[in-house]
Amino acid sequence: MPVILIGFMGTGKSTVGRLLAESMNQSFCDLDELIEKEAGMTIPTYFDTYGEQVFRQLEQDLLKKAIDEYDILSTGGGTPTISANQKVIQAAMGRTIKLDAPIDEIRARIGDDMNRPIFKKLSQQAFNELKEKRDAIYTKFCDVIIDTSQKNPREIVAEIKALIYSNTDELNYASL
Ligand SMILES: Nc1ncnc2c1ncn2[C@@H]1O[C@H](COP(=O)(O)OP(=O)(O)O)[C@@H](O)[C@H]1O
Ligand SMILES: O=C(O)C1=C[C@@H](OP(=O)(O)O)[C@@H](O)[C@H](O)C1
Ligand SMILES: [Mg+2]
Repeated sequence: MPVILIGFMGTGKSTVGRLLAESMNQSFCDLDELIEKEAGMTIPTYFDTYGEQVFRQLEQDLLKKAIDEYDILSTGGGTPTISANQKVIQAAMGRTIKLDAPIDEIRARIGDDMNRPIFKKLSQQAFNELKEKRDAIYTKFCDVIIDTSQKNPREIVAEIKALIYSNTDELNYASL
């Protein structure tokens, strides 16, 4: 039963997923890293070379493989917005966890990191609107939301582990 981290850019999916896997001694995949490995280039270069549509196809192809193979998966911010990916995530019957943070905190985290082509190309307002639009999707497809604001990654990992081990109804499987 995989743990799948979803959420907007900069909410900490990659950082927290890796730490969570380490602390649980489980296998980990960062979908963006898998894409970069398969493509043989960085994500910004891939976007520049082939465009977003081709990136989304590769992302979709690798999502299924990653969900089947790994215990803990950090997705990209756009992954759950594609309907084919939503079906793959639902079919995995795992624990889908949305990480969230206020937009200002996200900006502070990723503000000088130009490795995110979507962030780079959007105006401030368009970026804010994208977060709002995508947040509704993440919320629909997750079992639980974790607010990462003002918490360090280790605290977030502890929170996720407490949820997993408590086997509580807070993980609302009915939404899957
Ligand atoms: N809880 C946190 N508090 C502060 N900074 C964080 C936190 N989680 C991640 N970061 C930092 O924010 C940036 C984006 O984190 P990352 O894990 O790449 O997010 P995502 O994969 O969701 O885009 C990185 O520089 C990371 O070190
Ligand atoms: O939001 C998006 O569409 C994207 C988010 C990125 O991942 P992170 O959410 O890990 O930054 C990466 O997949 C790509 O740049 C596209
Ligand atoms: Mg990431």
